[in-house]
Amino acid sequence: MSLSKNSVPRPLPYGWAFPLLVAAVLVIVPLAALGQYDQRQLILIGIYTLVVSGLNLSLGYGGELALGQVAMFAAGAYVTGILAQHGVTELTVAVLAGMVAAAVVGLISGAAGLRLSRWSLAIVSFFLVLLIPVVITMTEGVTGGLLGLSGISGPTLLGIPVGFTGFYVTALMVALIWLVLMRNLVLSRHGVSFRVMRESPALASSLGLPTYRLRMRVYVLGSVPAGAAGAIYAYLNGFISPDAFNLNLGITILAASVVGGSNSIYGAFAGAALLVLGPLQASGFELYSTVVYGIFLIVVGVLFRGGLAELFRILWAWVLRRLGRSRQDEQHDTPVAAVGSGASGGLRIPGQRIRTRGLSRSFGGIRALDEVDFVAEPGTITAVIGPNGAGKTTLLNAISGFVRPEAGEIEVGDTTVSGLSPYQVARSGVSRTFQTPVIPEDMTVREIAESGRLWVRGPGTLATMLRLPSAWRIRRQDHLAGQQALEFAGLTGIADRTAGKLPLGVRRLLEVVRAVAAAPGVILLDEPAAGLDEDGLAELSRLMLRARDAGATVVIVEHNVRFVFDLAEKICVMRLGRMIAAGTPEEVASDPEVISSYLGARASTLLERSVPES
Ligand SMILES: Nc1ncnc2c1ncn2[C@@H]1O[C@H](COP(=O)(O)OP(=O)(O)OP(=O)(O)O)[C@@H](O)[C@H]1O
Repeated sequence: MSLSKNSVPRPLPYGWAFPLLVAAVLVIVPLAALGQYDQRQLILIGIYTLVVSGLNLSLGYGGELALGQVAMFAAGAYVTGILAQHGVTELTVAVLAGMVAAAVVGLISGAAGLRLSRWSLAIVSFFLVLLIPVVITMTEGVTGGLLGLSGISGPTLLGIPVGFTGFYVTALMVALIWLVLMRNLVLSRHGVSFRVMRESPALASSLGLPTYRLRMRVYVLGSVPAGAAGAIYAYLNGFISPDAFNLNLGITILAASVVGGSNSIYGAFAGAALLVLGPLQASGFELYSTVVYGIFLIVVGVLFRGGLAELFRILWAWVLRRLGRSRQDEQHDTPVAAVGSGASGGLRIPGQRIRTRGLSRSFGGIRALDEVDFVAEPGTITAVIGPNGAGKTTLLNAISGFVRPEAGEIEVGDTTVSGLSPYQVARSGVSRTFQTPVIPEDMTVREIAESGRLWVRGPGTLATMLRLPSAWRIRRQDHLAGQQALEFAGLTGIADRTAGKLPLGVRRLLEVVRAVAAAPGVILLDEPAAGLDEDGLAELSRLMLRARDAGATVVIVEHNVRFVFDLAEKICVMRLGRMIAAGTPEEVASDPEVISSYLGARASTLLERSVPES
């Protein structure tokens, strides 16, 4: 199994140097070189960078179809306007109040939109934008209604009146500080959990993440910068009315996000710059904006899905390669056949016994589980086999909380987990893989290994954004655990490769590595051998034997009976939802019911073992 050479370039080596350079160029140089009109344009770019980056966070990183950024923007602007009307002109207060107002709008609309499918948030947030003029009209006494709110001027900063230059510096600093905070967030384990969630809510749950709370967090966080942007906008314009917060602006912001690169931090700036220097310049653009942006979205969607940020990354990687500085190149040629050479490195996994009693579950008229008793012990590999539709996957789903049994009990160690949701079961020490590997394509092998530890309680969002010591501590621990799991599997040589480009066999192994990194008591593997060639099977069995030797309780559902008989100490056979046999390979291979209903003539050949070295 060798790796192809067309791997995606490594992300930019984000460091402090890049944001600082941008800060210097954007804030200081224009002060000396540009007139007030151009500086005003730059403030507008800063404002829309905030709005678009919030959308990047929720849509690009979190996968939430949050179309209501304009409503959060309006909330920030109106709170600022109302405060100014009441004599509160302090900019810091306005920005903070704008952020809180946007977060409240996010919480309320999120509570309504995030309960159901992803589309329900899109619909709720879309209507949120349509509701803006309605709400403003209804609250005419405070908001000025359709005529708008004027006289928002003379802001102060820490009690001192700020002139245009002071306002310019403050506005751009707010945008830059937010970009740095957002960068800290998306590069942290929070960012990894958002991307895992975007890839698959089921995967997120299986890694111990509560999906509703996670979706709410990314959506509300994405709202917050739009509120700050609204506050700055209100002071820049001195006047706000519902006309400024219409659906066209919503579409324009969405297009700016996609064109800049939704899945990026600095792409928001590129998108915002295009928006301000292009469409918002032209009066009369409103009329055609939907058509123009529709075409834009199609072109970007077809030609370069990562937007301008992706183009920039490719260019940057090319420059680094020319300079001979790309580690990616070194990894191109690292064969994955190194898997077998990993050392268990003293990794210990405290296994837990898993036991089900009388587990039953029906789907319509089909009895998928019929009073199933099942036991798997620590430090052993237990296989579940049986014909298609026997109930094997349903058993794994029931143990891991994805399917609720109608009757029966499930114990992990001494804890009863029946009735718990998947993320709670994961937190009690059960890791699982899926029939089709679920590997977020844009994550590196290292990030995927580290994501196994997401169930471990980490620092809060604010501590992460501010990179407090607690965030560093957990980052180091995640890194060590990920590294150990990669060494365990012999995958350190490709640690910085992007997972999406890896062959199926390596992705399957990576799923097992992710499960191992979680150091769970129980590892459930759903058809891990499907589609693997001989080399892949050998690597997989070595990895499983190492996990077993490290102490884990390994349970495998598998159709490849040859593989199972070579590997497992205990084999359970299911048929039509019932457990028809359980015992050693020898016992199962000589069971008349198993032979007649499943194994047939091959039963006699299955006991000639060819177990690889662990
Ligand atoms: N969510 C569901 N809704 C309806 N029927 C289901 C559902 N999940 C499983 N079933 C049914 O339950 C039975 C057992 O399915 P299950 O996937 O557990 O079998 P399996 O032994 O894993 O089969 P395979 O080896 O083909 O994956 C099948 O008849 C299947 O169609």
